[in-house]
Amino acid sequence: MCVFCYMGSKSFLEKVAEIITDLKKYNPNLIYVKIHFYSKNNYVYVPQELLPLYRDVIVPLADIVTPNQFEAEKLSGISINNQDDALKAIECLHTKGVKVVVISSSDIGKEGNMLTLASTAKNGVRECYKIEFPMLDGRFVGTGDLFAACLLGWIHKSNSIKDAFEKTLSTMQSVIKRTLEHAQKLAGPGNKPTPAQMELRLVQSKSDIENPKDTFKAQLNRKTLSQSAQNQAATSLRNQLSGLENRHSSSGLLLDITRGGKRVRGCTYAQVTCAFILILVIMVTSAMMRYLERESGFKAISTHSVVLMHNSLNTSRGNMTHLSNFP
Ligand SMILES: Nc1ncnc2c1ncn2[C@@H]1O[C@H](COP(=O)(O)OP(=O)(O)O)[C@@H](O)[C@H]1O
Ligand SMILES: Cc1ncc(COP(=O)(O)O)c(CN)c1O
Repeated sequence: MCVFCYMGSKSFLEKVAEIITDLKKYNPNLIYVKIHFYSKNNYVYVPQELLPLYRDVIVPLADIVTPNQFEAEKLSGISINNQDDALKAIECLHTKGVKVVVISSSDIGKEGNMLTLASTAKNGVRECYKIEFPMLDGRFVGTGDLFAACLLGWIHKSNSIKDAFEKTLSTMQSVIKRTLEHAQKLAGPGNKPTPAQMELRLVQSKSDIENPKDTFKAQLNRKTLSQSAQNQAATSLRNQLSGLENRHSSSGLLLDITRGGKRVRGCTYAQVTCAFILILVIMVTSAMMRYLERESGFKAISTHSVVLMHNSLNTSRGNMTHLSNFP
């Protein structure tokens, strides 16, 4: 597993992309998680010019991404004002090849609430859950990191996005409530806690991290995608299909049979065309035989066999026939 936070330099980012690509080659099971990298509360951490690199190179390499609303907007180019928009943004990130997309926080729930969404994409099927909860009054630092760490840990343990999502939210809220209560105690009545007083009470929350309470139930998001998002999804499917065609034409293959991701057999267009022509010739010839037999009273017999098919098409044998004159 490899977790990657934000980086502010182009050359660092390019190196990370190179390393992740290499690591995935050696270990295809490597899970690479892209977490906070860009911004919080509309504040941009990294230079704007790095956005295309994050969006087009780093994110497509990720298995899991956990952007907040602002980052999801930046990465997808979709402004998120409601759940439909959020689904479109999520779809856009899935289209980039990300398997798990979690929007860690958004303001599209009910007034005063935070809404989080977790979506998986498996074999073209989307499963999206949401959890809504009251937003507490305070600015917390490191919540995005804690969120990603808990989520990854639980996905690894339970392999269920719903379960991992619920447990993560439960831990987050316990930690945040404990932090806020402690900060308010330190600040004194009527005073606003300082950032230092708001430091997350992680050590004190050990048991809530290890054994999250069963407080949150994720709801399956039954809202269907809007027409435009469906069109977007259809376009992405078309892109995937055209990618497939390109792959075939680039390898010159019409049919790939793969085992464990490796091609074990393939047929070229030429081979398949030859096979069809030969089958056609055999059918026409045998029809002619029968016709001539009927019309002339001659008998057609088979004299020898020849190899018909190209060996890479599972060598098979067929009979060649010719006409003999029987009295
Ligand atoms: N003000 C808040 N009130 C309640 N929960 C919060 C608050 N801020 C953060 N959280 C919790 O932290 C999680 C991650 O927060 P988020 O704001 O998305 O992090 P970041 O912006 O650092 O990436 C949220 O899912 C939520 O559970
Ligand atoms: C330098 C720096 N500052 C602050 C943060 C905290 O970010 P957040 O509150 O969004 O988790 C991070 C998160 N990786 C960071 O790398």
